[in-house]
Amino acid sequence: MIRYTKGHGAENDFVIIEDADAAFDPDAAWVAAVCDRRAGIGADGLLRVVPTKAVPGWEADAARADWFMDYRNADGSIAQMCGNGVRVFARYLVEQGLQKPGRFGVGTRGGVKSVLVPEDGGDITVDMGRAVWPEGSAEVLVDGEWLPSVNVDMGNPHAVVFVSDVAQAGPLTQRPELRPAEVYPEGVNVEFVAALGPQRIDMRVFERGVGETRACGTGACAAMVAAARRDGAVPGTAYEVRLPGGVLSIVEHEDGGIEMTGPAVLVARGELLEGFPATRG
Ligand SMILES: N[C@@H](CCC[C@H](N)C(=O)O)C(=O)O
Repeated sequence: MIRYTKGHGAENDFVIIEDADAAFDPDAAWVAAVCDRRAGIGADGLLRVVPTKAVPGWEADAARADWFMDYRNADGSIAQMCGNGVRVFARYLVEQGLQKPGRFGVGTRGGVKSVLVPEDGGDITVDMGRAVWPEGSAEVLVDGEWLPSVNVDMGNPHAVVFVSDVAQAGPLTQRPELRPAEVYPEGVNVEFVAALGPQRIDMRVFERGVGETRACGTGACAAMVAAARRDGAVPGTAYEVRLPGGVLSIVEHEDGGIEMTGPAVLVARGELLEGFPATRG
């Protein structure tokens, strides 16, 4: 029997499955079935909680992080990092007594992330590392017009496009069109960003492997650093990133390190019935 917990960070939602024995390796179809909002639990992604020492290729990180966030997108694809997911993951570890509140490391495919979980259950801060600015330029089709995008790598790839109003992105029921496609051989998350005022930006996102989500933590960091460069902001300036599902506070320090603070909430626990996923009703 498989037990799960459901949680979200700014309404970017996840099914969490603890796998202390590292005995469970779901394939893409299984993950997609769990994340299906009609035939499954429903989520933007899955977080498998597994000891870092048991994850092939990441064993060395066990010295800095007891637990590894094995993140999967809703379509079953694997991504390097998930900023909202890592806060929800940290909340889970503390609520389950697997970590004490305070500062600790979480293993991810984007490297170990240091998280700070306050005792009082308040917002969680994550050291997201530095942004990388890949070579090459691209354009995104927005409301019939090709607009330049800024490429930012936060462990996973992002294309940030500035618009005057995030409504310009339209219904976002389909992946936005990008050119040239070769710039993103592994796909990309696309952020639509509009200035709201000094150090305040609005953002919508179309996530690789998911679709439009209510928030994206790595995307919010990419949007923040792109906006800060555009604004000529001095290092250490905090930005408020407003998303459909909530608000994230993000700061880029002098050394380039980015810190993100935001909510992480666990909402339900349950178990999948024997035989899930059923192929017929
Ligand atoms: N929602 C996440 C990002 C999840 C991964 C992304 N869809 C990708 O494929 O890179 C976040 O909060 O950062």
